[in-house]
Amino acid sequence: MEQTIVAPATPNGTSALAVIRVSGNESRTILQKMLGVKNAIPRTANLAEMRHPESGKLLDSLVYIFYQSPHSYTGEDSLELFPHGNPLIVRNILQAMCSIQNVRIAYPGEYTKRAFLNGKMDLVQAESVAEVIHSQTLAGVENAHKLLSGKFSSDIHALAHQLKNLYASIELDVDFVEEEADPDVSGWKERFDEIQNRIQNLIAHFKNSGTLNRNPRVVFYGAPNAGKSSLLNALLKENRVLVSNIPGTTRDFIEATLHLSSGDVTLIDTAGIADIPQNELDKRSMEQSESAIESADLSICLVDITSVQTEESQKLLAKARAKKSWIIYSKKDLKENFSETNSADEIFLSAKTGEGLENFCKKLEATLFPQGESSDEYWITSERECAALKEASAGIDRIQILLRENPAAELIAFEMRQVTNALASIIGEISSEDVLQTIFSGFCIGK
Ligand SMILES: Nc1nc2c(c(=O)[nH]1)N(C=O)[C@@H](CNc1ccc(C(=O)N[C@@H](CCC(=O)O)C(=O)O)cc1)CN2
Ligand SMILES: Nc1nc2c(ncn2[C@@H]2O[C@H](COP(=O)(O)OP(=O)(O)OP(=O)(O)O)[C@@H](O)[C@H]2O)c(=O)[nH]1
Ligand SMILES: [Mg+2]
Repeated sequence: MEQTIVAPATPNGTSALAVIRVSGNESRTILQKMLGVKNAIPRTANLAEMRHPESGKLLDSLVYIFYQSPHSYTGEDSLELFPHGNPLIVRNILQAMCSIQNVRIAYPGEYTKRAFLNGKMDLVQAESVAEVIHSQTLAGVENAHKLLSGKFSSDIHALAHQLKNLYASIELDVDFVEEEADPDVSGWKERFDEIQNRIQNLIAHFKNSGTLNRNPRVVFYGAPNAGKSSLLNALLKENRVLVSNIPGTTRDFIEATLHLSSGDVTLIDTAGIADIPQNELDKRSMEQSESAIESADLSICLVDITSVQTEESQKLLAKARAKKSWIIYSKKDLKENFSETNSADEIFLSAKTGEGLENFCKKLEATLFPQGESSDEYWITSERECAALKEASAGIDRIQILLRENPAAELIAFEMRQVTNALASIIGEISSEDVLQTIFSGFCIGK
Protein backbone atom coordinates (compact mmCIF):
# COMPACT_ATOMS: atom_id res chain seq x y z
CA MET A 1 0.00 0.00 0.00
CA GLU A 2 3.03 2.28 -0.15
CA GLN A 3 2.32 2.83 -3.81
CA THR A 4 -0.17 5.27 -5.17
CA ILE A 5 -2.70 3.76 -7.55
CA VAL A 6 -4.45 5.39 -10.49
CA ALA A 7 -7.21 4.02 -12.74
CA PRO A 8 -10.17 5.08 -14.82
CA ALA A 9 -13.46 4.62 -12.95
CA THR A 10 -15.54 4.87 -16.13
CA PRO A 11 -15.57 2.55 -19.16
CA ASN A 12 -13.13 3.03 -21.98
CA GLY A 13 -15.08 4.93 -24.60
CA THR A 14 -16.24 8.32 -25.72
CA SER A 15 -18.48 10.10 -23.25
CA ALA A 16 -19.25 13.57 -21.98
CA LEU A 17 -16.98 13.13 -18.97
CA ALA A 18 -14.70 10.46 -17.59
CA VAL A 19 -13.69 9.79 -14.00
CA ILE A 20 -10.17 8.92 -12.90
CA ARG A 21 -9.41 7.81 -9.36
CA VAL A 22 -6.14 8.24 -7.50
CA SER A 23 -5.40 6.82 -4.05
CA GLY A 24 -2.25 7.06 -1.96
CA ASN A 25 0.36 9.47 -0.69
CA GLU A 26 1.30 10.82 -4.11
CA SER A 27 -2.19 12.30 -4.53
CA ARG A 28 -0.72 15.50 -3.11
CA THR A 29 2.28 15.32 -5.47
CA ILE A 30 -0.11 15.04 -8.39
CA LEU A 31 -2.09 18.00 -7.07
CA GLN A 32 1.04 20.09 -6.83
CA LYS A 33 2.99 19.02 -9.90
CA MET A 34 0.17 18.47 -12.35
CA LEU A 35 -2.70 20.68 -11.19
CA GLY A 36 -0.59 23.45 -9.62
CA VAL A 37 -2.55 23.21 -6.36
CA LYS A 38 -0.67 23.61 -3.07
CA ASN A 39 -3.40 23.54 -0.45
CA ALA A 40 -6.47 21.78 -1.77
CA ILE A 41 -9.63 22.12 0.28
CA PRO A 42 -10.77 18.53 0.88
CA ARG A 43 -14.05 17.33 -0.63
CA THR A 44 -14.55 20.41 -2.78
CA ALA A 45 -14.90 20.41 -6.55
CA ASN A 46 -12.57 22.83 -8.33
CA LEU A 47 -11.59 23.60 -11.89
CA ALA A 48 -7.93 23.41 -12.91
CA GLU A 49 -5.62 22.84 -15.85
CA MET A 50 -3.86 19.51 -15.66
CA ARG A 51 -0.35 19.44 -17.11
CA HIS A 52 2.33 16.84 -17.66
CA PRO A 53 4.66 16.87 -14.59
CA GLU A 54 7.83 17.12 -16.75
CA SER A 55 6.96 18.72 -20.09
CA GLY A 56 4.26 20.97 -18.69
CA LYS A 57 2.09 20.13 -21.68
CA LEU A 58 -1.65 20.66 -21.21
CA LEU A 59 -3.47 17.37 -20.69
CA ASP A 60 -6.97 18.71 -20.11
CA SER A 61 -8.94 21.37 -18.32
CA LEU A 62 -10.89 19.50 -15.67
CA VAL A 63 -12.69 19.38 -12.34
CA TYR A 64 -11.03 17.56 -9.43
CA ILE A 65 -11.88 16.63 -5.86
CA PHE A 66 -9.30 15.98 -3.15
CA TYR A 67 -10.12 13.71 -0.21
CA GLN A 68 -7.88 13.89 2.85
CA SER A 69 -6.94 10.71 4.71
CA PRO A 70 -8.72 9.13 6.52
CA HIS A 71 -11.90 10.68 5.12
CA SER A 72 -11.98 8.99 1.75
CA TYR A 73 -13.33 5.83 0.19
CA THR A 74 -10.01 4.01 0.68
CA GLY A 75 -9.04 5.82 3.85
CA GLU A 76 -5.95 7.18 2.07
CA ASP A 77 -5.37 10.59 0.53
CA SER A 78 -7.36 10.38 -2.69
CA LEU A 79 -8.05 12.39 -5.75
CA GLU A 80 -10.85 12.24 -8.29
CA LEU A 81 -10.39 13.78 -11.72
CA PHE A 82 -13.24 14.55 -14.10
CA PRO A 83 -11.67 15.13 -17.53
CA HIS A 84 -13.51 15.29 -20.86
CA GLY A 85 -14.60 11.80 -21.86
CA ASN A 86 -12.12 11.21 -24.67
CA PRO A 87 -10.27 7.93 -24.17
CA LEU A 88 -7.09 9.52 -25.56
CA ILE A 89 -7.18 12.19 -22.86
CA VAL A 90 -7.84 9.59 -20.17
CA ARG A 91 -4.92 7.45 -21.32
CA ASN A 92 -2.64 10.46 -21.54
CA ILE A 93 -3.46 11.57 -17.99
CA LEU A 94 -2.94 8.05 -16.61
CA GLN A 95 0.43 7.76 -18.36
CA ALA A 96 1.53 11.16 -17.17
CA MET A 97 0.66 10.36 -13.55
CA CYS A 98 2.53 7.04 -13.79
CA SER A 99 5.70 8.92 -14.70
CA ILE A 100 5.79 10.11 -11.07
CA GLN A 101 7.69 7.79 -8.76
CA ASN A 102 5.59 5.27 -6.79
CA VAL A 103 2.55 5.84 -8.96
CA ARG A 104 1.16 2.90 -10.92
CA ILE A 105 -2.07 1.62 -12.48
CA ALA A 106 -4.39 -0.08 -9.96
CA TYR A 107 -5.20 -3.77 -10.00
CA PRO A 108 -8.86 -4.74 -10.35
CA GLY A 109 -10.70 -4.11 -7.08
CA GLU A 110 -7.68 -2.48 -5.48
CA TYR A 111 -9.51 0.63 -4.22
CA THR A 112 -12.10 -1.48 -2.45
CA LYS A 113 -9.40 -3.85 -1.19
CA ARG A 114 -7.61 -0.87 0.36
CA ALA A 115 -10.90 0.35 1.83
CA PHE A 116 -11.27 -3.09 3.43
CA LEU A 117 -7.67 -3.25 4.68
CA ASN A 118 -8.01 0.26 6.12
CA GLY A 119 -11.15 -0.75 8.02
CA LYS A 120 -13.56 1.37 5.94
CA MET A 121 -15.75 -1.68 5.34
CA ASP A 122 -15.81 -5.37 6.15
CA LEU A 123 -15.50 -8.19 3.65
CA VAL A 124 -19.26 -8.69 3.21
CA GLN A 125 -19.63 -5.03 2.36
CA ALA A 126 -16.62 -5.11 0.04
CA GLU A 127 -18.13 -8.07 -1.83
CA SER A 128 -21.46 -6.29 -2.07
CA VAL A 129 -19.85 -3.32 -3.84
CA ALA A 130 -19.34 -5.53 -6.90
CA GLU A 131 -22.92 -6.71 -6.54
CA VAL A 132 -24.23 -3.11 -6.50
CA ILE A 133 -22.42 -2.47 -9.76
CA HIS A 134 -23.27 -5.67 -11.58
CA SER A 135 -26.86 -6.39 -10.52
CA GLN A 136 -29.11 -6.81 -13.54
CA THR A 137 -32.40 -6.19 -11.76
CA LEU A 138 -33.67 -3.56 -9.35
CA ALA A 139 -34.35 -6.31 -6.81
CA GLY A 140 -30.69 -7.30 -7.09
CA VAL A 141 -29.57 -3.70 -6.58
CA GLU A 142 -31.85 -3.29 -3.59
CA ASN A 143 -30.49 -6.45 -2.02
CA ALA A 144 -26.90 -5.39 -2.66
CA HIS A 145 -27.63 -2.05 -0.98
CA LYS A 146 -28.83 -3.92 2.11
CA LEU A 147 -25.61 -5.93 2.22
CA LEU A 148 -23.53 -2.81 1.64
CA SER A 149 -25.26 -1.01 4.47
CA GLY A 150 -24.11 -3.76 6.84
CA LYS A 151 -27.37 -5.60 7.60
CA PHE A 152 -25.84 -9.04 7.12
CA SER A 153 -22.61 -7.97 8.82
CA SER A 154 -24.45 -6.90 11.95
CA ASP A 155 -26.31 -10.22 12.07
CA ILE A 156 -22.93 -11.97 11.98
CA HIS A 157 -21.61 -9.71 14.73
CA ALA A 158 -24.66 -10.50 16.84
CA LEU A 159 -24.12 -14.23 16.37
CA ALA A 160 -20.44 -13.97 17.25
CA HIS A 161 -21.40 -12.00 20.34
CA GLN A 162 -23.93 -14.62 21.41
CA LEU A 163 -21.29 -17.31 20.99
CA LYS A 164 -18.80 -15.32 23.04
CA ASN A 165 -21.27 -14.91 25.90
CA LEU A 166 -22.00 -18.60 25.84
CA TYR A 167 -18.29 -19.32 25.92
CA ALA A 168 -17.87 -17.09 28.95
CA SER A 169 -20.71 -18.70 30.84
CA ILE A 170 -19.45 -22.18 30.02
CA GLU A 171 -16.03 -21.23 31.37
CA LEU A 172 -17.71 -19.98 34.50
CA ASP A 173 -19.67 -23.21 34.96
CA VAL A 174 -16.53 -25.24 34.48
CA ASP A 175 -14.49 -23.13 36.94
CA PHE A 176 -17.26 -23.33 39.47
CA VAL A 177 -17.51 -27.08 39.34
CA GLU A 178 -13.73 -27.50 39.29
CA GLU A 179 -12.74 -31.12 39.60
CA GLU A 180 -15.51 -32.25 41.87
CA ALA A 181 -17.97 -33.35 39.25
CA ASP A 182 -18.88 -32.98 35.61
CA PRO A 183 -20.39 -29.58 34.78
CA ASP A 184 -24.12 -29.44 34.32
CA VAL A 185 -24.55 -29.18 30.56
CA SER A 186 -28.34 -29.32 30.48
CA GLY A 187 -28.75 -25.59 29.90
CA TRP A 188 -26.05 -25.40 27.25
CA LYS A 189 -27.82 -27.51 24.66
CA GLU A 190 -30.67 -25.04 24.27
CA ARG A 191 -28.34 -22.13 23.85
CA PHE A 192 -26.43 -23.95 21.10
CA ASP A 193 -29.76 -24.89 19.51
CA GLU A 194 -30.68 -21.24 19.37
CA ILE A 195 -27.41 -20.34 17.67
CA GLN A 196 -27.83 -23.21 15.24
CA ASN A 197 -31.31 -21.95 14.35
CA ARG A 198 -30.00 -18.53 13.58
CA ILE A 199 -27.22 -19.92 11.39
CA GLN A 200 -29.67 -22.17 9.56
CA ASN A 201 -31.95 -19.22 9.00
CA LEU A 202 -29.10 -17.30 7.37
CA ILE A 203 -28.18 -20.30 5.20
CA ALA A 204 -31.80 -20.48 4.05
CA HIS A 205 -31.34 -16.93 2.78
CA PHE A 206 -28.69 -17.94 0.30
CA LYS A 207 -29.71 -17.39 -3.30
CA ASN A 208 -27.14 -17.45 -6.04
CA SER A 209 -26.90 -14.07 -7.63
CA GLY A 210 -27.97 -15.59 -10.97
CA THR A 211 -31.52 -16.09 -9.73
CA LEU A 212 -31.64 -12.76 -7.99
CA ASN A 213 -30.32 -11.06 -11.07
CA ARG A 214 -32.64 -12.35 -13.72
CA ASN A 215 -36.06 -10.97 -14.51
CA PRO A 216 -39.03 -12.89 -13.15
CA ARG A 217 -40.26 -15.47 -15.65
CA VAL A 218 -43.96 -15.72 -16.45
CA VAL A 219 -45.14 -18.55 -18.67
CA PHE A 220 -48.46 -18.75 -20.54
CA TYR A 221 -49.78 -22.23 -21.18
CA GLY A 222 -53.05 -23.83 -22.18
CA ALA A 223 -54.82 -25.72 -24.92
CA PRO A 224 -53.99 -25.00 -28.58
CA ASN A 225 -55.88 -21.91 -29.79
CA ALA A 226 -56.54 -20.61 -26.26
CA GLY A 227 -55.12 -17.23 -27.28
CA LYS A 228 -51.68 -17.37 -25.58
CA SER A 229 -49.77 -15.84 -28.47
CA SER A 230 -52.44 -13.20 -29.00
CA LEU A 231 -52.17 -12.18 -25.36
CA LEU A 232 -48.39 -11.93 -25.59
CA ASN A 233 -48.70 -9.67 -28.64
CA ALA A 234 -51.37 -7.54 -27.00
CA LEU A 235 -49.19 -7.03 -23.89
CA LEU A 236 -46.13 -6.15 -25.95
CA LYS A 237 -48.24 -3.97 -28.24
CA GLU A 238 -46.56 -5.51 -31.28
CA ASN A 239 -47.00 -8.55 -33.45
CA ARG A 240 -44.12 -10.39 -31.92
CA VAL A 241 -45.43 -13.94 -32.40
CA LEU A 242 -47.48 -15.64 -35.06
CA VAL A 243 -51.18 -15.97 -34.34
CA SER A 244 -53.71 -18.05 -36.29
CA ASN A 245 -56.91 -19.97 -35.87
CA ILE A 246 -55.04 -23.19 -36.65
CA PRO A 247 -54.44 -25.07 -33.38
CA GLY A 248 -50.76 -25.74 -32.89
CA THR A 249 -49.48 -22.47 -34.37
CA THR A 250 -46.78 -21.99 -31.73
CA ARG A 251 -44.19 -24.74 -31.66
CA ASP A 252 -41.06 -23.56 -29.85
CA PHE A 253 -41.49 -21.55 -26.72
CA ILE A 254 -40.87 -17.88 -27.26
CA GLU A 255 -39.48 -15.37 -24.76
CA ALA A 256 -40.13 -11.64 -24.81
CA THR A 257 -39.52 -8.83 -22.36
CA LEU A 258 -42.43 -6.87 -20.97
CA HIS A 259 -41.52 -3.55 -19.36
CA LEU A 260 -43.61 -2.80 -16.30
CA SER A 261 -43.01 0.36 -14.31
CA SER A 262 -41.38 -1.49 -11.40
CA GLY A 263 -39.21 -3.74 -13.54
CA ASP A 264 -38.94 -6.05 -16.51
CA VAL A 265 -40.65 -9.40 -16.83
CA THR A 266 -39.77 -12.25 -19.18
CA LEU A 267 -42.96 -13.54 -20.80
CA ILE A 268 -42.86 -17.02 -22.25
CA ASP A 269 -45.35 -18.18 -24.85
CA THR A 270 -45.54 -21.95 -25.14
CA ALA A 271 -46.97 -24.49 -27.56
CA GLY A 272 -50.53 -25.49 -26.72
CA ILE A 273 -50.91 -28.60 -24.60
CA ALA A 274 -53.41 -31.04 -26.10
CA ASP A 275 -54.81 -34.07 -24.35
CA ILE A 276 -53.23 -36.44 -26.82
CA PRO A 277 -50.32 -35.38 -29.02
CA GLN A 278 -51.02 -35.99 -32.70
CA ASN A 279 -47.44 -36.76 -33.68
CA GLU A 280 -43.82 -36.75 -32.53
CA LEU A 281 -43.38 -33.00 -33.11
CA ASP A 282 -46.50 -32.32 -31.06
CA LYS A 283 -45.16 -34.48 -28.29
CA ARG A 284 -41.79 -32.75 -28.22
CA SER A 285 -43.20 -29.24 -28.19
CA MET A 286 -45.56 -30.18 -25.36
CA GLU A 287 -42.63 -31.53 -23.35
CA GLN A 288 -40.89 -28.21 -23.92
CA SER A 289 -43.99 -26.40 -22.67
CA GLU A 290 -44.01 -28.52 -19.52
CA SER A 291 -40.38 -27.72 -18.74
CA ALA A 292 -40.99 -24.00 -19.35
CA ILE A 293 -43.84 -24.18 -16.81
CA GLU A 294 -41.56 -25.84 -14.26
CA SER A 295 -38.86 -23.18 -14.63
CA ALA A 296 -41.23 -20.23 -14.28
CA ASP A 297 -41.69 -17.98 -11.28
CA LEU A 298 -45.33 -17.64 -12.23
CA SER A 299 -47.34 -19.90 -14.53
CA ILE A 300 -50.59 -18.74 -16.08
CA CYS A 301 -53.09 -21.10 -17.63
CA LEU A 302 -55.24 -19.67 -20.43
CA VAL A 303 -58.68 -21.11 -21.08
CA ASP A 304 -60.80 -20.01 -24.02
CA ILE A 305 -63.94 -18.66 -22.40
CA THR A 306 -66.12 -20.25 -25.06
CA SER A 307 -64.87 -23.72 -24.25
CA VAL A 308 -64.72 -23.73 -20.47
CA GLN A 309 -67.18 -26.58 -20.17
CA THR A 310 -65.31 -29.03 -22.37
CA GLU A 311 -63.70 -31.99 -20.70
CA GLU A 312 -60.28 -30.91 -21.91
CA SER A 313 -60.64 -27.44 -20.38
CA GLN A 314 -61.85 -28.88 -17.10
CA LYS A 315 -58.82 -31.16 -16.96
CA LEU A 316 -56.50 -28.23 -17.61
CA LEU A 317 -58.25 -26.12 -14.98
CA ALA A 318 -57.82 -28.86 -12.39
CA LYS A 319 -54.16 -29.10 -13.27
CA ALA A 320 -53.77 -25.32 -13.09
CA ARG A 321 -55.32 -25.19 -9.62
CA ALA A 322 -53.05 -28.00 -8.45
CA LYS A 323 -50.02 -26.11 -9.73
CA LYS A 324 -51.20 -22.86 -8.17
CA SER A 325 -51.16 -21.27 -11.60
CA TRP A 326 -53.16 -18.18 -12.29
CA ILE A 327 -56.11 -18.77 -14.56
CA ILE A 328 -57.02 -16.46 -17.40
CA TYR A 329 -60.32 -16.81 -19.24
CA SER A 330 -59.42 -15.46 -22.66
CA LYS A 331 -61.51 -14.03 -25.51
CA LYS A 332 -63.90 -12.35 -23.09
CA ASP A 333 -65.35 -10.37 -26.03
CA LEU A 334 -66.98 -13.58 -27.25
CA LYS A 335 -68.99 -14.13 -24.07
CA GLU A 336 -69.94 -10.95 -22.26
CA ASN A 337 -72.14 -12.38 -19.53
CA PHE A 338 -69.85 -15.01 -18.09
CA SER A 339 -70.27 -15.24 -14.31
CA GLU A 340 -67.18 -13.86 -12.65
CA THR A 341 -67.53 -15.67 -9.38
CA ASN A 342 -64.33 -17.58 -9.24
CA SER A 343 -61.26 -17.22 -7.06
CA ALA A 344 -59.23 -14.05 -6.88
CA ASP A 345 -56.53 -15.60 -9.02
CA GLU A 346 -58.85 -15.97 -12.01
CA ILE A 347 -58.75 -13.26 -14.61
CA PHE A 348 -61.01 -12.37 -17.53
CA LEU A 349 -59.64 -10.54 -20.52
CA SER A 350 -59.72 -10.09 -24.25
CA ALA A 351 -56.56 -9.77 -26.29
CA LYS A 352 -58.73 -8.54 -29.15
CA THR A 353 -60.44 -5.58 -27.45
CA GLY A 354 -57.80 -5.03 -24.77
CA GLU A 355 -60.36 -5.35 -21.99
CA GLY A 356 -58.81 -6.53 -18.74
CA LEU A 357 -55.21 -6.10 -19.90
CA GLU A 358 -54.48 -3.13 -17.68
CA ASN A 359 -55.82 -4.90 -14.62
CA PHE A 360 -53.82 -7.95 -15.48
CA CYS A 361 -50.60 -5.90 -15.70
CA LYS A 362 -51.33 -4.27 -12.35
CA LYS A 363 -51.82 -7.66 -10.80
CA LEU A 364 -48.58 -8.93 -12.34
CA GLU A 365 -46.73 -5.92 -11.04
CA ALA A 366 -48.11 -6.24 -7.52
CA THR A 367 -47.18 -9.93 -7.37
CA LEU A 368 -43.77 -9.85 -8.99
CA PHE A 369 -42.54 -6.57 -7.54
CA PRO A 370 -44.18 -6.31 -4.13
CA GLN A 371 -43.79 -2.79 -2.78
CA GLY A 372 -44.22 -1.19 0.57
CA GLU A 373 -42.67 -2.65 3.70
CA SER A 374 -39.09 -2.38 2.49
CA SER A 375 -38.25 -5.29 4.71
CA ASP A 376 -35.05 -5.98 6.56
CA GLU A 377 -34.83 -9.28 4.78
CA TYR A 378 -31.89 -9.80 2.49
CA TRP A 379 -30.42 -12.54 0.38
CA ILE A 380 -26.87 -13.74 0.80
CA THR A 381 -25.41 -14.13 -2.67
CA SER A 382 -21.78 -15.02 -2.02
CA GLU A 383 -20.84 -18.71 -2.21
CA ARG A 384 -17.92 -17.96 0.07
CA GLU A 385 -20.14 -16.52 2.78
CA CYS A 386 -22.58 -19.40 2.48
CA ALA A 387 -19.79 -21.98 2.74
CA ALA A 388 -18.50 -20.31 5.92
CA LEU A 389 -21.99 -20.38 7.43
CA LYS A 390 -22.20 -24.10 6.68
CA GLU A 391 -18.83 -24.59 8.34
CA ALA A 392 -20.11 -22.78 11.43
CA SER A 393 -23.24 -24.90 11.40
CA ALA A 394 -21.22 -28.13 11.18
CA GLY A 395 -19.20 -26.98 14.20
CA ILE A 396 -22.37 -26.50 16.24
CA ASP A 397 -23.47 -30.00 15.17
CA ARG A 398 -20.22 -31.42 16.52
CA ILE A 399 -20.74 -29.54 19.78
CA GLN A 400 -24.22 -31.05 20.12
CA ILE A 401 -22.71 -34.51 19.73
CA LEU A 402 -20.08 -33.72 22.37
CA LEU A 403 -22.79 -32.51 24.73
CA ARG A 404 -24.59 -35.83 24.36
CA GLU A 405 -21.60 -38.11 24.45
CA ASN A 406 -18.59 -36.47 26.02
CA PRO A 407 -19.13 -32.99 27.40
CA ALA A 408 -15.47 -32.19 28.04
CA ALA A 409 -15.14 -28.44 28.33
CA GLU A 410 -11.89 -28.20 26.43
CA LEU A 411 -13.29 -30.15 23.45
CA ILE A 412 -16.34 -27.91 23.36
CA ALA A 413 -14.14 -24.84 23.64
CA PHE A 414 -12.07 -26.07 20.70
CA GLU A 415 -15.15 -26.51 18.50
CA MET A 416 -16.49 -23.14 19.57
CA ARG A 417 -13.32 -21.50 18.35
CA GLN A 418 -13.83 -23.20 14.97
CA VAL A 419 -17.32 -21.75 14.77
CA THR A 420 -16.14 -18.31 15.83
CA ASN A 421 -13.40 -18.43 13.20
CA ALA A 422 -15.85 -19.41 10.49
CA LEU A 423 -18.05 -16.43 11.39
CA ALA A 424 -15.04 -14.12 11.57
CA SER A 425 -13.95 -15.21 8.10
CA ILE A 426 -17.29 -14.06 6.64
CA ILE A 427 -16.74 -10.44 7.61
CA GLY A 428 -13.00 -10.74 7.02
CA GLU A 429 -11.80 -10.42 10.59
CA ILE A 430 -9.77 -13.43 9.58
CA SER A 431 -8.72 -13.57 5.96
CA SER A 432 -5.86 -14.86 3.88
CA GLU A 433 -4.20 -13.07 0.99
CA ASP A 434 -5.49 -15.91 -1.22
CA VAL A 435 -9.10 -15.24 -0.32
CA LEU A 436 -8.70 -11.50 -0.81
CA GLN A 437 -6.99 -12.11 -4.14
CA THR A 438 -9.90 -14.26 -5.31
CA ILE A 439 -12.50 -11.74 -4.23
CA PHE A 440 -10.97 -8.55 -5.52
CA SER A 441 -9.52 -9.87 -8.77
CA GLY A 442 -13.13 -10.32 -9.94
CA PHE A 443 -13.80 -6.59 -9.60
CA CYS A 444 -13.52 -3.95 -12.31
CA ILE A 445 -10.44 -1.83 -12.63
CA GLY A 446 -11.02 1.44 -10.82
CA LYS A 447 -13.40 -0.07 -8.23
N1 LIG B 1 -17.39 10.81 -6.73
C1 LIG B 1 -17.65 9.65 -6.17
N2 LIG B 1 -18.90 9.15 -6.22
C2 LIG B 1 -19.17 7.95 -5.67
C3 LIG B 1 -18.17 7.19 -5.05
C4 LIG B 1 -16.85 7.72 -5.03
O1 LIG B 1 -15.89 7.10 -4.53
N3 LIG B 1 -16.65 8.95 -5.59
N4 LIG B 1 -18.51 5.94 -4.49
C5 LIG B 1 -17.59 4.93 -4.29
O2 LIG B 1 -17.92 3.80 -4.01
C6 LIG B 1 -19.90 5.67 -4.17
C7 LIG B 1 -20.26 6.37 -2.89
N5 LIG B 1 -19.54 5.81 -1.79
C8 LIG B 1 -18.60 6.48 -1.05
C9 LIG B 1 -18.26 5.95 0.18
C10 LIG B 1 -17.39 6.62 1.00
C11 LIG B 1 -16.83 7.82 0.58
C12 LIG B 1 -15.97 8.61 1.50
O3 LIG B 1 -15.32 9.55 1.12
N6 LIG B 1 -15.97 8.27 2.80
C13 LIG B 1 -15.25 8.96 3.84
C14 LIG B 1 -15.98 10.20 4.29
C15 LIG B 1 -17.35 9.94 4.78
C16 LIG B 1 -18.14 11.21 5.09
O4 LIG B 1 -17.57 12.30 5.19
O5 LIG B 1 -19.36 11.08 5.25
C17 LIG B 1 -15.02 8.06 5.01
O6 LIG B 1 -15.63 6.99 5.07
O7 LIG B 1 -14.22 8.44 5.87
C18 LIG B 1 -17.14 8.33 -0.66
C19 LIG B 1 -18.03 7.65 -1.48
C20 LIG B 1 -20.75 6.10 -5.32
N7 LIG B 1 -20.43 7.47 -5.75
N1 LIG C 1 -62.42 -12.90 -30.42
C1 LIG C 1 -61.18 -13.13 -29.95
N2 LIG C 1 -60.36 -13.97 -30.60
C2 LIG C 1 -59.13 -14.20 -30.11
C3 LIG C 1 -58.71 -13.56 -28.92
N3 LIG C 1 -57.45 -13.99 -28.66
C4 LIG C 1 -57.10 -14.83 -29.64
N4 LIG C 1 -58.12 -14.97 -30.52
C5 LIG C 1 -58.13 -15.82 -31.72
O1 LIG C 1 -57.92 -17.18 -31.34
C6 LIG C 1 -57.12 -17.86 -32.31
C7 LIG C 1 -55.93 -18.50 -31.65
O2 LIG C 1 -55.10 -17.51 -31.13
P1 LIG C 1 -53.58 -17.77 -30.78
O3 LIG C 1 -53.12 -16.57 -30.04
O4 LIG C 1 -52.79 -18.16 -31.96
O5 LIG C 1 -53.72 -19.01 -29.80
P2 LIG C 1 -52.55 -19.85 -29.08
O6 LIG C 1 -53.03 -20.17 -27.73
O7 LIG C 1 -51.27 -19.15 -29.19
O8 LIG C 1 -52.56 -21.17 -29.95
P3 LIG C 1 -51.36 -22.23 -30.18
O9 LIG C 1 -50.13 -21.48 -30.51
O10 LIG C 1 -51.87 -23.03 -31.33
O11 LIG C 1 -51.24 -23.05 -28.95
C8 LIG C 1 -56.75 -16.81 -33.35
O12 LIG C 1 -57.62 -16.93 -34.44
C9 LIG C 1 -56.95 -15.50 -32.62
O13 LIG C 1 -57.31 -14.45 -33.51
C10 LIG C 1 -59.61 -12.66 -28.24
O14 LIG C 1 -59.32 -12.07 -27.21
N5 LIG C 1 -60.84 -12.50 -28.80
MG1 LIG D 1 -49.53 -19.64 -30.04
